[in-house]
Amino acid sequence: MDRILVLGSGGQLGKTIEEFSAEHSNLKFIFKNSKEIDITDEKKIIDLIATGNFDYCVNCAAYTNVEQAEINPTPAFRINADAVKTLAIACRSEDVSLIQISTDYVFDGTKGFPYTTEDKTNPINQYGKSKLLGEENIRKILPNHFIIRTSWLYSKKYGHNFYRTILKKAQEGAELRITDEQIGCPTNTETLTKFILDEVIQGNIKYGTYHVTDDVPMTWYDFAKQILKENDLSNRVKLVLDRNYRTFARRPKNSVLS
Ligand SMILES: NC(=O)C1=CN([C@@H]2O[C@H](COP(=O)(O)OP(=O)(O)OC[C@H]3O[C@@H](n4cnc5c(N)ncnc54)[C@H](OP(=O)(O)O)[C@@H]3O)[C@@H](O)[C@H]2O)C=CC1
Ligand SMILES: Cc1cn([C@H]2C[C@H](O)[C@@H](COP(=O)(O)OP(=O)(O)O[C@H]3O[C@@H](C)C(=O)[C@@H](O)[C@H]3O)O2)c(=O)[nH]c1=O
Repeated sequence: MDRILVLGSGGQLGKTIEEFSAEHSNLKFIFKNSKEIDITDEKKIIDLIATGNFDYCVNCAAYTNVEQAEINPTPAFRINADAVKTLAIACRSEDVSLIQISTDYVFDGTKGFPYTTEDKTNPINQYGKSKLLGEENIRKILPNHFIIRTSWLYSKKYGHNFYRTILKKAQEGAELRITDEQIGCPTNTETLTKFILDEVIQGNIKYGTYHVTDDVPMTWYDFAKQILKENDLSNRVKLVLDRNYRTFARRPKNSVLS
């Protein structure tokens, strides 16, 4: 029975994997949230991987606050790049396959049409830079890896994400001011979870880099409109297109992945 370690299991993706793991009685899952294992604790990571007899490690742990990373990049680099390097070293020693999640924000968004896994990366914010360094660390150290880039990840049930933020604001009756300055593909954590559990861990695909999204490009404004519609709130909430929505971090204009 394959043993699968899931790190960062308290986040939206980790919780979705935990929910779906119940459908896979042929696999043994070991979930560790940030309180149980801090992935920047080198010794604990090395000990855990050395003693766990794992076949796969799914790293859902990450620093995901794009705005805060721009103000202070240090924790983002520690978690998204340095800790990932340690994880790759530990996985190499124990012959564990590492499944790392990465992001559309490794691209600069200027290509104008969907990015393939062959395209040149060029992140324009600190979060994207830290995630790209994480990818590069893995490629240098550990051949047995799956790097899965996704975009605009959301869960309707768990965690902090655009879907839940917009829904909460709408339910509170707030006016929504949303930008249409970026295009990307919102991706439900359930889609990514199914790819990880049904394709990667079932051994259907080779090691390498993959792009996984829900494949419907839109702006954040379109996405907000869709969220309101799905929740029967379109007629009750004022949705305003805001081309001057201010953020610290630059974001890629068009980061659609193919
Ligand atoms: N959210 C998105 O839109 C996208 C996310 N991704 C990537 O997908 C992956 C999953 O992201 P998602 O589930 O959305 O992220 P979340 O922010 O929902 O979850 C990340 C989890 O990582 C944990 N974590 C943070 N620092 C550490 C640490 N030092 N040690 C252990 N755990 C830690 C957090 O715990 P705590 O809350 O306690 O800090 C949190 O539970 C990440 O790699 C992310 O970069 C890719 C594209 C889009
Ligand atoms: C909440 C809000 C955001 N926005 C804008 C800000 C920004 O340009 C865009 C999205 O805002 P957010 O802060 O929710 O999303 P952001 O942090 O940019 O989301 C990113 O997260 C990381 C982790 C990823 O890897 C990316 O794929 C992507 O999902 O919408 C509005 O225009 N109005 C609003 O009310």
